[in-house]
Amino acid sequence: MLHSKFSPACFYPEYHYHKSFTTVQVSRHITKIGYYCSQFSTSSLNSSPESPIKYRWIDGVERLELYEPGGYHPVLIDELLHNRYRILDKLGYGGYSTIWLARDETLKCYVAVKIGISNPSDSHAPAVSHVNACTALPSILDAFDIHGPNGTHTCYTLTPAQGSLKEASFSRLFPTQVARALAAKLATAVAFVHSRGFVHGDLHLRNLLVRLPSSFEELSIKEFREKFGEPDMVPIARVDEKPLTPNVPAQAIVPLYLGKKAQEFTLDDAHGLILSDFGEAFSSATEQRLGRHCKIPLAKRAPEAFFEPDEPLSYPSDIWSLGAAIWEILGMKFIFSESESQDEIVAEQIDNGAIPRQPTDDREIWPCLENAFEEFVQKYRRRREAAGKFEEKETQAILDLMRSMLKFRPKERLSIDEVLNSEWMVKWALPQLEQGQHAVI
Ligand SMILES: Nc1ncnc2c1ncn2[C@@H]1O[C@H](COP(=O)(O)OP(=O)(O)OP(=O)(O)O)[C@@H](O)[C@H]1O
Repeated sequence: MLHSKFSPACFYPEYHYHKSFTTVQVSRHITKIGYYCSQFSTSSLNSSPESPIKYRWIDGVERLELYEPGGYHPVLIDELLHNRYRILDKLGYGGYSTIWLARDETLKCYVAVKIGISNPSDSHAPAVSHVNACTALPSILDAFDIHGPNGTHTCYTLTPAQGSLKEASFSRLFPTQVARALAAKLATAVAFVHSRGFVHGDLHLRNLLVRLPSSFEELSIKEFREKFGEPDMVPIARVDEKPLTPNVPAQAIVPLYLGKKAQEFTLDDAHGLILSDFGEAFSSATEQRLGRHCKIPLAKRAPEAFFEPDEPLSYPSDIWSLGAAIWEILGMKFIFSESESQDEIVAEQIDNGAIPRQPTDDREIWPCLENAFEEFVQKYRRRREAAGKFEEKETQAILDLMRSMLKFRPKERLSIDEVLNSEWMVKWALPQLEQGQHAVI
């Protein structure tokens, strides 16, 4: 059964738009990017022995089988939620929620509404803790419940963001300065979370959002429609061709990406990074999260999550994910191949040096860290001159940091303070983040 992790975020800090963002790209490239929904199986939520209803496949939208009791709420464009939030378009979805752009008719501003699956039996919610402001964490503006054919859904409103770094970086590279600043901003956000006693537990590029420019807020609804178009709707049909039940909407909506492409990112965008989705976060001191409960996609999981499934996870697993996320920010490609089996992923971790063992069989060998950086990061950067590449000294510092973050044994990994004090952070990444600081409010 699916455990809902949709629950109040652990953090309620404030954050603000920054001033100097210029262009906003209009693109629905979600179908090419392909959201992963690896947390849930292809089966429905219902424990009913009857086979679940199947729908015709629609590229780039949430799993339609989850429109059933316990699952997603069928949302209509133009629907008014909580007597206040007018739905304009869809921004995204995850295994536990759909996220919508709405107009707050009371405050006359745009909001993102996160509508959770309805799963009343949920007992997996993380502890809620109030912590101080950090500019890189999302703020929850409002919370309410809605009732529908699939049950009661908890909803939160958040400041809408451009989209995730994953969407921005699809087949593209961040300029080196931006990549450094993004890595530094992310590390400071993780340091903040760890300093408050929390493990994020779900660190990857899809959970890294970027603030929208203040100019977005100035758009009237008419201007918004002119700029971004009407929602991209695709009729839903059942495989058995029977009529739809009220549990599922008549139309699926392909999410709208409000953001820029990676190569268009500026240092100001890097300052606008938001570490989002605290649904898996837990307090390391008071809660136990075992390796087997890790929801991060297999290829991105720290090795202890599958080698020691009965041991509690802690800060080091965030450090592993942070190392992998920084690598992906620098090179656009995840450090390990993403669609392999667990054995193949472990083999890659061995080959690149995370696990200290020499391969003995005749299987294909994954390159060591140096070669992987050359092959998967620098080569592409050289091909796209505008993106810039990393010089030798910096490359060495990056690789040293990666090696110390991607240590096989969790205890041997750097702490987040050590990450922030590493040579690469101190000499290259943090100074780059500071450059552009003046432009952010
Ligand atoms: N405030 C926001 N503004 C714009 N888009 C957002 C916002 N929050 C979330 N999204 C989009 O929705 C996607 C899913 O959001 P989120 O990860 O919070 O959902 P979830 O159900 O908790 O997902 P998961 O299954 O990944 O844990 C994000 O990757 C992003 O593209």
